[in-house]
Amino acid sequence: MSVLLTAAQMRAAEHAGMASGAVSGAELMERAGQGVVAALLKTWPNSEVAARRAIVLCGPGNNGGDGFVIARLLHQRDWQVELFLLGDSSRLPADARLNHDRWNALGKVGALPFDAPPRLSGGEGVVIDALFGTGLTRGLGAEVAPILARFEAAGYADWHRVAVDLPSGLCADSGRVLAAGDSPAAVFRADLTVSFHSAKPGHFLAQGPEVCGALEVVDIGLAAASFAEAAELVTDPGLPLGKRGGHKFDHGHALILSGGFGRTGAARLAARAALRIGAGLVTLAVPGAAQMEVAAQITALMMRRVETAEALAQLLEDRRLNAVCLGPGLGIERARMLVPEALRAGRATVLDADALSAFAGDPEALFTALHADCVLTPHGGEFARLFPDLARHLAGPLQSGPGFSRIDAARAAAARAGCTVLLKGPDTVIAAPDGTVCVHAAAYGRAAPWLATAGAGDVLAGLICGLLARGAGAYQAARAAAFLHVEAARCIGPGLIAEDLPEALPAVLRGLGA
Ligand SMILES: NC(=O)C1=CN([C@@H]2O[C@H](COP(=O)(O)OP(=O)(O)OC[C@H]3O[C@@H](n4cnc5c(N)ncnc54)[C@H](OP(=O)(O)O)[C@@H]3O)[C@@H](O)[C@H]2O)[C@@H](O)CC1
Ligand SMILES: Nc1ncnc2c1ncn2[C@@H]1O[C@H](COP(=O)(O)OP(=O)(O)O)[C@@H](O)[C@H]1O
Ligand SMILES: [K+]
Repeated sequence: MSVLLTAAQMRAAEHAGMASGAVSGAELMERAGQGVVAALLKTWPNSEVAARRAIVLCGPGNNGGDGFVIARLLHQRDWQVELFLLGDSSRLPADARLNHDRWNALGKVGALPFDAPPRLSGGEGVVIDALFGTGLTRGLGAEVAPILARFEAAGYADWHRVAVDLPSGLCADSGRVLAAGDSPAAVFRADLTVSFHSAKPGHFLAQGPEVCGALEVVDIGLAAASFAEAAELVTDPGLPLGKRGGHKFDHGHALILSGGFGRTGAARLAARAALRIGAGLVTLAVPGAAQMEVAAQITALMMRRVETAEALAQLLEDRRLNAVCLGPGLGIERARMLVPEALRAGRATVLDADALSAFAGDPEALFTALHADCVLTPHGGEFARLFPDLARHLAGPLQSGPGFSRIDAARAAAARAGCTVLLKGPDTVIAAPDGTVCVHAAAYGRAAPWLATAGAGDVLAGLICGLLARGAGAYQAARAAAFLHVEAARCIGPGLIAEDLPEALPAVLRGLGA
């Protein structure tokens, strides 16, 4: 299992490693520098031959210390290296100071900020950002921001840009770029970020993927420390998805509530996803006026007429209907009428879209009715309607680090709601009320920008409902669905529309050996 370590957790892992006597700070720094150089040469094998020139920007802490190691290792490979330090070398922490002195025996230490940008003779090269890493506590101010701006300018277009641990300016915990007063938030925009031991939440959340470029995590010989509160990075479905025989009723019966005439598409998408992910049976509950519309467009799906809360209660007397989904295309009025009844029935329940927005004025009424087998699947707007204080905390400029993150927001929301919350986005976060949390990022090698298309969220709600019907727990169903949703999108690629997602599931499941 991959975990994402916050700045504080990373410091604790480092201290534990050093306190055990297994490794010293200087050894960790040496391995960090070696890791960056190895990743750089792996990414741009030609640069070793063709360019062999680097500008290294070092900061006042241990991130700067890594920079001194990198400068020395590149120099030993006959690279032309220019190094610049922000701050006073006499105030560097011990390991960084040691590596400063080792570098100083080989080359010069220029001062930052510099008056004119350095110009190593001709052509392209590599800029190494070793200004700030996990110790960044505030936005890059007037002293530092212009240094980064120099390398955005013409003349460096052909240069490769490598960030050590994190691009300077990016908050390790939240993936947000820190602001300094009223100045525009400044950040180093990397082509490659090389981090150590474990990825940080900031590499995957918010602006992280956009400013990190590619991400490499290198081993620096720290033992795997276990932090109960650390977020998991989702890289697999986490559930057995195959069917091992049995009758269709052994695989559950999902009930998807549909909206009225002309608004049934969203529920049909969700229903088809629930069926494709393996629910034994799936029924659409439809108001009378929409019956003809739905009947004309379904085959394996079933349909029942549900006009009122009483009709829903009556239908749910059939205990075989073991998972319910409300929200996609449901309509606010119909949601207000049906959600309380569905929750009273106590089935595993997914609430999405209108089923969430219906409670915008009174989220407490929803929280009181929810139970532990529920999953809420808000996008950012729906999240703000139910949890306005948490959404406000996430929005707006971040003035000091470590910053409030989508992990913090989803975790607080799940505790308040008393059920699983899946906060949607390219950086989807899933949290359970006990604080268990995971991040499913459609980023780097798993980017799926084609998912930003109408109806994609309806399919996700249907996937979760189908997995609930099959007997998965709320958190596990949400986690697996987020993974499968992106796998399906990646299977189709550009041109994807929401209808394609359920149809891609057989290939995805086959690929997973289900
Ligand atoms: N953990 C590990 O296992 C390993 C860690 N390693 C490396 O150490 C890095 C962490 O080092 P770190 O803790 O010294 O913090 P770092 O990021 O260098 O910055 C702190 C300095 O910056 C300053 N400062 C902050 N914000 C500022 C601003 N906006 N503008 C100006 N100044 C600002 C801050 O000043 P202060 O806030 O105290 O005033 C302080 O002086 C980590 O990212 C990794 O690269 C590796 O060597 C291998 C093993
Ligand atoms: N750029 C993106 N990369 C990856 N996934 C995305 C992206 N944009 C949206 N998604 C995903 O697509 C789905 C969109 O859901 P939602 O916002 O409810 O849209 P709709 O209501 O149209 O279905 C969510 O699961 C979200 O995580
Ligand atoms: K950095």
